[in-house]
Amino acid sequence: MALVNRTDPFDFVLFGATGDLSRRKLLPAFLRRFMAQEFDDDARIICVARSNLTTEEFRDSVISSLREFAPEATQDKDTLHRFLGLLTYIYLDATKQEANWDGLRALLPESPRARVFYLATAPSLFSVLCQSLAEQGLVTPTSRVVLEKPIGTSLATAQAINTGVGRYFPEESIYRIDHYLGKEGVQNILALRFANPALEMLWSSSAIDHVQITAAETVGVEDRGSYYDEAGALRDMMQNHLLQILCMVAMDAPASLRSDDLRNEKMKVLNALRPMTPDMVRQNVIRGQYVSGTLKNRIVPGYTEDLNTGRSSSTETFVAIRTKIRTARWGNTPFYLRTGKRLATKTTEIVLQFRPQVWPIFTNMPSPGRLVIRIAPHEELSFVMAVRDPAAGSFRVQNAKLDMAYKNVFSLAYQDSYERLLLDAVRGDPALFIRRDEVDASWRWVEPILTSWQQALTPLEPYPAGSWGPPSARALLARDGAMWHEDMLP
Ligand SMILES: NC(=O)C1=CN([C@@H]2O[C@H](COP(=O)(O)OP(=O)(O)OC[C@H]3O[C@@H](n4cnc5c(N)ncnc54)[C@H](OP(=O)(O)O)[C@@H]3O)[C@@H](O)[C@H]2O)C=CC1
Ligand SMILES: O=C1O[C@H](COP(=O)(O)O)[C@@H](O)[C@H](O)[C@H]1O
Repeated sequence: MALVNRTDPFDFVLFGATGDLSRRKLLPAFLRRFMAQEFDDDARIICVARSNLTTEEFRDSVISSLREFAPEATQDKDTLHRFLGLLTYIYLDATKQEANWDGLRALLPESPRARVFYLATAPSLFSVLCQSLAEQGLVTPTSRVVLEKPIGTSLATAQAINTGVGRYFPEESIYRIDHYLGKEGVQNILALRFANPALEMLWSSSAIDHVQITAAETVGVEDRGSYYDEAGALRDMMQNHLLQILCMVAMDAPASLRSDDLRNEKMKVLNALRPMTPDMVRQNVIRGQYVSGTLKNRIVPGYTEDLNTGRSSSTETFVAIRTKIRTARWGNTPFYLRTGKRLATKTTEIVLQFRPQVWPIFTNMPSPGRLVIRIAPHEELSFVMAVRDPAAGSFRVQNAKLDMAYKNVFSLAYQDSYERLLLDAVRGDPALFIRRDEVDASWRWVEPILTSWQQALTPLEPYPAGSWGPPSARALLARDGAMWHEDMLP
């Protein structure tokens, strides 16, 4: 029988408990971990939002969310019932002087138990909530605060949030979520690199021609248009998720898996990213916006129709970037990053393209091979290499793939990365959360791109929904004699 790593007793205070993120991700993640018996018997989840609901009314609404977003976990009525019993609801408007803090305090008696405040609310409430928690005497030595993204929309706004929260919580108690870090495929980068010395020996410019990191989505902006139109793909995905994956791929071996060792190595990568001057932005950054197109045999509307505001928008839904990392390991290897909505398929993957043979002795040379780390829609590792074609009359080589789909080898413990991250926060393990200097360094790198865009130095190129983005994204690689993975054979 699998050994269950149970938590200690905890109080989890979920602000924004009626919101989209809580309904779709957080409460389903909790239910799944509860089903796996990871909770201490004395665990409590206190759900907070503005709506005036009783605990019974809130639990009823949670049942329908769970049925929608974790249907498999709601089959066992007894477990569902016991899980709902852990939830208490309290309404409290964080912007109001007379908010019901006494009610919350009554639910949180003095205790050395782990206390987690999870802020699944708009970032504008982060500082004010932390201030109130501190003034109300609710921040204990065992308290931590979890901040949802986005941490700001620029370096200055990120710093304001971090300073605001930092007045009331020490840095080691601030857990900034990047849900990509909780994904199994992203975690496995560490094992792949640092438990396979043979692979690590190839992991540098001497063997690797270029690296591609893609996070492609088929969905549009859905019902998050008002947030997304202010953010765009650069802020929404690139500044956080893609840069974090880049760090995991490019960093040197940390001294240990302890949080600060990992974060120190990631910081070195962020600091080594070639800074973006306006000229570099013009030459190395592509921005696009989807227009109506065909996706999975269905005609779908363009971005402005999805927004439904009656006006046009200059927000990018696609961004591709060519960059370099100024280190001895990577100096000669371009990194191509791209992300977008309404692209041809849902895929998150990293491609390491190997260099070609220096002196080719075969008459035909296929691709020099590549390692593909697929993170979504399912975890898979594949190694494309050159092999002799046994059927050919002469000595011909061609590409063939070594494949390892996780589902054929392992049963995955987590369906969603929030399951891992929520319980890491409960257990007090910050390794998969972002440290403040990482946020600053990411914004510092991204900001010149935003500034150039404000000066209209980069055109916003339309791309049809269901495509792989604007044609110039392809040209960005063609310039270096490279191509995106979907264009490669086999
Ligand atoms: N939704 C998603 O997929 C993702 C969301 N995020 C981030 O998570 C956070 C929450 O997003 P999302 O769930 O979509 O937002 P929603 O707008 O759906 O929910 C906001 C929540 O905050 C509560 N709230 C709003 N104002 C107050 C207040 N003054 N006092 C107390 N509670 C308040 C709302 O309560 P009530 O409903 O009762 O008014 C609601 O529970 C944001 O920072 C977002 O950027 C990050 C990644 C993905
Ligand atoms: O953070 C975000 O991520 C999602 C994509 O997450 P995934 O786990 O489905 O790859 C994205 O849709 C959203 O816009 C963004 O805010």
